[in-house]
Parts: sequence; C-alpha cells; structure tokens
Amino acid sequence: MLDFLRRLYRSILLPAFGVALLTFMWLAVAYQVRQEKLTARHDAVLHSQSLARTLAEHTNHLLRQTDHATQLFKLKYEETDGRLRLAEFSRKNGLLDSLLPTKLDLPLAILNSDGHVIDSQNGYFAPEHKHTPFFKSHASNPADVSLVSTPVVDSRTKKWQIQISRRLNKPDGSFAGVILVMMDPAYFVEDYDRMSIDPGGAVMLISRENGMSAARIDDQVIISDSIDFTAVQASNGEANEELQLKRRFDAIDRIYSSAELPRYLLMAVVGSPTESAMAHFERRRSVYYIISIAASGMVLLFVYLLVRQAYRLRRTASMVIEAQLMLRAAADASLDSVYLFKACRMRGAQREILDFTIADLNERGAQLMGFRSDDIKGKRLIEVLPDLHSQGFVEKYRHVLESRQPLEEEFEVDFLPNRAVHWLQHQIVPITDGVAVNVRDITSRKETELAMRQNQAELTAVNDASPLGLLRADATGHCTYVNRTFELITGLTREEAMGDAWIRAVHPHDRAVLQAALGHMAETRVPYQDTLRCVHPDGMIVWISFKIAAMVVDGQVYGYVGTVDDITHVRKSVMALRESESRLRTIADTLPAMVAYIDAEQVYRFHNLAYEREFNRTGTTVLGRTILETMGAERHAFLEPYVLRALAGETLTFEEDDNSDATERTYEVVYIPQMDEDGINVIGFHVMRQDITVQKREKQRLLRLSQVDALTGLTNRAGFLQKLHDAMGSARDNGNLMAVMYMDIDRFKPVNDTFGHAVGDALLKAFSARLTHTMRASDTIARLGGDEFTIIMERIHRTDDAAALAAKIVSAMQADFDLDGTVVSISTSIGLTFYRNEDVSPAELLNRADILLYEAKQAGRNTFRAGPVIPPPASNAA
Ligand SMILES: Nc1nc2c(ncn2[C@@H]2O[C@H](COP(=O)(O)OP(=O)(O)OP(=O)(O)O)[C@@H](O)[C@H]2O)c(=O)[nH]1
Repeated sequence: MLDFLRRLYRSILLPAFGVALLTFMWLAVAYQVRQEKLTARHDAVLHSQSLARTLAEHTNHLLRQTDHATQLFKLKYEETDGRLRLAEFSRKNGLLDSLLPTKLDLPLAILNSDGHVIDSQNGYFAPEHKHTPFFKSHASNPADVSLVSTPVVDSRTKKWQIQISRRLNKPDGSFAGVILVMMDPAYFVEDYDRMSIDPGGAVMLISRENGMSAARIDDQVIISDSIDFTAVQASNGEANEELQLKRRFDAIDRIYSSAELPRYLLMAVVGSPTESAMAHFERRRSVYYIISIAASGMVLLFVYLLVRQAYRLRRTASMVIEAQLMLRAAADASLDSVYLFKACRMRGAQREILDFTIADLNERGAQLMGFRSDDIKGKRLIEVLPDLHSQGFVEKYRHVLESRQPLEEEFEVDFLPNRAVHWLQHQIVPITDGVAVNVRDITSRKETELAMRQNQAELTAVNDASPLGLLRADATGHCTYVNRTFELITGLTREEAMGDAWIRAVHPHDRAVLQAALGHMAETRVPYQDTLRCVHPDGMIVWISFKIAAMVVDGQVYGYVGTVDDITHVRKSVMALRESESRLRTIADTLPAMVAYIDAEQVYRFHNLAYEREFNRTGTTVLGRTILETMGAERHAFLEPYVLRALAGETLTFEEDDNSDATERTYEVVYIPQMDEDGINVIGFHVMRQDITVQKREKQRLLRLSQVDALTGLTNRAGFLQKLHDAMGSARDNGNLMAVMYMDIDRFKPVNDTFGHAVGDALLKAFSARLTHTMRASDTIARLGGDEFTIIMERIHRTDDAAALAAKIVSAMQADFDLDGTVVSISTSIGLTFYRNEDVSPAELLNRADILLYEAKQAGRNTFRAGPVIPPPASNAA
C-alpha cells in the first residue's frame, strides 16, 4: 500500500505541478484580460461619453443659436412694427443665415396675438395655437424669454420636433404674437458626420420627457419612441456614464454614453460599436491567449518531457537496481569467481595506484582465496592475498585500469589454498576507477586437456603402430588423415595422400571399380569391402583388403573411415594353402581308405573320393550333412559313443561291421580329434575308415591257431587266459557263479621216464579225451603245458556241482589208459576254486586254484581240493 502511494505520488507530482502552473498562469492571464477589458471598456465609455458631450454641446449650440434667431427676429419684428416677415428674415445672407446654417431650413411660423399663424415657411403649422401652453405662457408673460418645448409629435409628419417660441411685442409693449421655430432633432444627429465615430456607431438625441429619440447609424436615421436605456452599475455599485440598451434595436453591440442637456430635457447619446471600441483589447487579448496557449503548450511539453524524463529516470533507476540485483545474482550463481577491485591511490598530484580494495566479490571468489566474502570485502589485496602483489597480478590490474584495455589469459598459480597448483583463467575488465576480474578455475579442464593430448598422442601412436592402414575422409570424400601404416602399404606419403590423391595408390585396373563402389556407398551408406591392388611408385604390387564405412550422425554423413590391410603375404599363403589342399586332396583321393572330416556339430566337412564312392552308393550327399542324416538312426546309435569320445579329445580305433549288402564286411575306423589353435577345444575329428575284412579273417584264423594246444587240440595257455578273462568279466557282469579247476597228472614224469615221450604224449592225448568226455560242451578245457590242465565252468548253480564234477574227473582218471598196447595207470589231483564278482585278477584266481592243487598233491594226490566257499548271491539267499 505504501509502495502504491509512493508510486502514485511520484507519478502525479509533476502533472499536478504542471496543472497548478497552468491554472495559475491562466488565472493571471484571465485577471489581466479582465482588467484590460474593463480598462478598454472604460476607455470606450469615456470616448463615447466624450462624443456624447460633443453631441450635447453641438445640440446645445444649435438650440441656443435657434433661440438667438428668435431673439433676433423679435428685435427686428418689433423694430419694423410687426412688418417683418419670415421670407425677409430667412432670405439668403439674411439675418437668419448669420445665426444658423441655411441648409437647416428650419420650419418657422409667426403667430398673431390670437394664436393664428400669420406667416410660416419650411413646414406645416397648425393654423390655430391659441390654446397651446407656450402661446398662453407668452401671451400672459411679458418677459422676454424663449420657451423650448418638449419634443412634439407632428400629427401630420409623425416626426417629433422641438418647439422654440418667443413673445413678440407691439411697440407699446403689448402682446403681438409669437415667433415659433420648429426644430427637427434629426438635424442634430444628421449633422454629425464630422464626428469621428466608427462605422456602425450610433448617435442619438433622446427626449427626457417623452422618450422620443432620433438616432443616426451610419447613413440611416431612426426616429423611435422605444429606445430606452438604463444606467450601467459599476462594479463598485456606483452608476457610471455607460448606458445599457433596454431593448436592442439592431444586431450591433455598442457602448453607449450620454450627456445631458438639462435645459432642453434632452440627452445626447453616442454608441460606439463594441467591436471597434474593443478591437484593440480583443487583439491584445488574442495575443495574450496565443502567448498563454503557447506558454501552456510549452509548459505541457516541459511537464511531459519532465514526466517522461522522470519516468525514464525511474525506469533507468529500477533497471539499474534490477541490473545490480541481476549482476549480484549472476555473480553469486556464477561458476566463476567474480571480483570488483577499486583502486587505492596515493595522495598527491600523481595519484599513483598503490593497491586495490575488494569492493565486491561472490562467495566462490572468496572460497578461491580461502576466505568468506564478508570477511574480506572492503579489505585491500595486500592484506588478503599478498601473493597477488608479488606475482604481478596487481600490476596487471593497474595496467588494465590505466590502459582501458581488457586482458584475458590463462596461468598457473601455487599460492591459493586447497590445491597445490591451480590452473586459472582470468579476464580483467576496466571499470570506473577499478577493475572487474572474472576468474575461472580451469584446473580440471587443463588436466582433461592434458589427458586428451596424451590420448591423442596415444591414439596417434596406436594408429601409427597399427598393422592396418587407416584413412579418414570428410563428407565429400576428401582424405584428411592417413596413418603411418597407410603410407607404408600404399607407398604414398601423408601429404601425397591428402584430398583425392590417395586413389592414385590403387592399381589403374581397380580404380574404376573402387570409385563406382565409393559412389554407391555414399548413396546407400552400406560399408564397402573389397580386395584391391596397390601399385608402389617402384612398381611393386601390394594386395590390400580395403574396407570403408560412413560415419553417420543424426542421419548425416560427416565423414568416412577406411582401413587398408596388406594381405599380400596372406594371399600368398592362401594360394599356397590352396595348392596344399589340392595336393592333399589328390593324395586323399588316391588312398584306398575312406578319409573324412567331421566338425563338432557332427557335420561332414570333407571326404575323399573313396568315401564318396562308399556313401554315394545310395546317392546320399554327405558334405554339409550330419552323421545322423547320412548314416541313419541305427548306425548313428552305434557310432555315437565313439563320436562323443572323439569329440572329447580321444583318439580311438574301433571296428565296424557293415552288413548293408550281402557280403559281411568289417571296417577299421580311426577317429582322430582335431584341436583348435590353442589345443584346448576339439573342433572336429578326422575319420579314417578302412576295409579290414580280409585282415580280420586272417587274424581270427591266426588267433585261433595261437590258442590251440597242438598235441591235444585243447585250448592252450593263451586261449585259456583269454577265456578266463572273458568268463570272469561275464560272471562279474551277470552275477553268475563260475569255477576254475587246475589239475595235474600225478607222477607223469615216471611215465615218460618209463615208456618214453611218445607214450607220454599219447597219455596226454588220452587224458585230454577222457577229460573232454567227462565235461560239458560249454566248459572250456585247456592244457596249460606239460601235464597241467585247466577247466573253466561258467554259469554253475552251486559249488557242490563243480566239486562233484572234480570228484568225477578224479574218479574217471583212475581207470587205466591203454595206449596202443601200453597200459598206463595214473591219477590226477585237482585244485578247484570259484568266482562270482570278487575283485581279483585272472592270474590271482588261477594262482588260487594252483594252491588248492598243491594242497591236493600234499594230501596224497588222486583227489581234489576246493575253496574258498563262495556265498550265493543275496537275491538267491533270500
Ligand atoms: N611225453 C611228454 N612229456 C612231457 C611233455 N611235457 C612235459 N613232459 C614231462 O612231464 C613231466 C612232468 O613232471 P612233473 O609233473 O613235474 O612230475 P610228476 O612226475 O608228474 O610228479 P607229480 O606231478 O608230483 O605227481 C616231466 O618229466 C616233463 O619232462 C610232453 O609234451 N610230452
């Protein structure tokens, strides 16, 4: 509210002053105009009055002259004894002319003593005047006085006239009659031309008795009985000489003044036209008004300018305040340190700058100095931070202030708190008797720049050390950068490669293709890759793999980045590899064995001609297909364990029987895993598949031969051990009980010694035969050597069954052997042992039987010993 009133006061003060000034001025002007108007009017009244007095004097003069004329007539009349007549009296250059102007032609009449007109001229007179007051008066009064009558209206002419009469006496002094002169008031006013009166002015003669008036206005004579005046009251209440028309008789305003003719009861009135009378005043008033209007305009303009200026001043002041607040806020909100330093000068004429005072600063600026702003505001720099002096900063401030040239620079300081080293950027701007200093802490930026420069150096080093040639082009395809490797690969220096020149490095035969591809890439923005040739200045051809891609930001290509890879050696290697592959294929195709390569996904990737011949028998396409697809579910099920082992890294060999056609064939298959370059992961395996049907048969034959005892035809030791191994595995797998007998012919040596080796051999054969007849066909009977035999009995129900059989053998061998006439009697001893699923080896089991045999021998021979007791399986026991 207070603020509103203050603003209202400010806004209306100047206009109110202007209005007051104008009011005062206009009141003064109005007062002056009024005074001048009154004066002018008064002057006009005086002038009119003067004229009226002149008129009155003139009229008076005429009337007096007329009176003199009657007096002169009376004198002459009485001298002539009543014979004088009017013609004589008024003749030219006569008596009358000496008194009155001839042109008046005044009506004259002589009345006798009876009141009859006895002579008259220049007008009509009633013949009889005996009873008129003036006649009676003259008749009765012998005094020589003239009677001036009140204006009389002529009944015939309707004019009013002033009647002047004088008694005529006879010689004896008796009454002789009356001389009568009629005077038209118009004469007084008509003869008024010589009066200096303005056009439109009115000259009047008014009877005070009956109100008749004669007036002249310019050339017009007005006779009226209705013109009447009242006296104008002056401002002080007194009547002045001005008259006011009671009723207007024309359209012209006049200032009327009068002069009385008391003797004749007449009043001379002159009306000066107000317009002309007041013309001078009107002109002055117009001048006053014009000057006042001009002055008012100037005052208004002045006030307006003042108001406007005041408004501008207020606005400027508020803007200054606002600017100060904004500046304060900006300084407080600034991320920079802001200081205002005012110069401290030396006293004296030179006024040299000694130091600066901290006039203002923001909190950040104070923090940078290590203070709070309130603590150092108003202090001198030498007190707050002496280093500013010693480090030359104050000198810089002084230079900026004196040269009025702003200064901006970056520098490093080590005297500020919080950090050992600050990188700062300051701007020093001169202000009034001081400087404004804006300080920005650019330490982090400097560190970033340093890091960036290091990164750039690193990047440049990386680029130069890169095995790839690098090329960068702008949006128009002009090369702007190549690295060192690019120079080495293409044979162009960096300067030579700039712009479009880099394309010169490409072999002329490849340029057209490259340029077309680059044009296509610029349209489609699809990266381009190709193998091209470069030609060095010395003619050397370098094969390169060239790749280039557009750098797109917001849908706009702003450049291209390309790489150049020297693939000359790779290309040679590839060629060599192709040659090697070709050679290997030739070799592989000439091999009788089937060779293939299968990857980790069990997909065929390679096979030789033999493999193709084998698997194309059914028209099957192998390459790119899996084992399952190629071999079918049944064979895949057989092969899969081996495949998985190979893929687990195992080199393995197995036989595969192929009954797909009429002939039964056997293949030896070798899987050799292929490790990756690191030798860690298996990426596939090689397959060597060879038909070994013939070899297998021969082998089986040889095996059989190797496992038969040549003398007896029984299984020999090798066959026995193989069989024992297989039987134990079967018993272990199936939980069956098996038995092993180890037997020896008792006292065989004496037979040899007695009957010779041939008989001994025959005995061995006979023993074998009897043994074969004793045992089941499923039992394996073997001769280990000499007179030692073994029997393997698989899937026996009880140990007793085997023991019974052992007893049966012992018993059977007690009978004599007739060996082509030589009768030999022997016996046999047996060690019998059992096996189901114990963790013993075949050798140990055989040794166990041998020990039992030894026990049987020790027991006197011709018997058996069995052990240990093998419990039945848990399920059976139950
Ligand atoms: N005729 C013949 N004799 C053989 C053959 N192989 C080994 N012999 C003999 O067989 C005899 C084996 O004797 P041993 O078993 O050690 O002794 P033994 O006389 O049977 O005595 P015990 O076994 O203790 O009852 C040795 O004299 C060998 O020379 C062969 O193939 N033919």
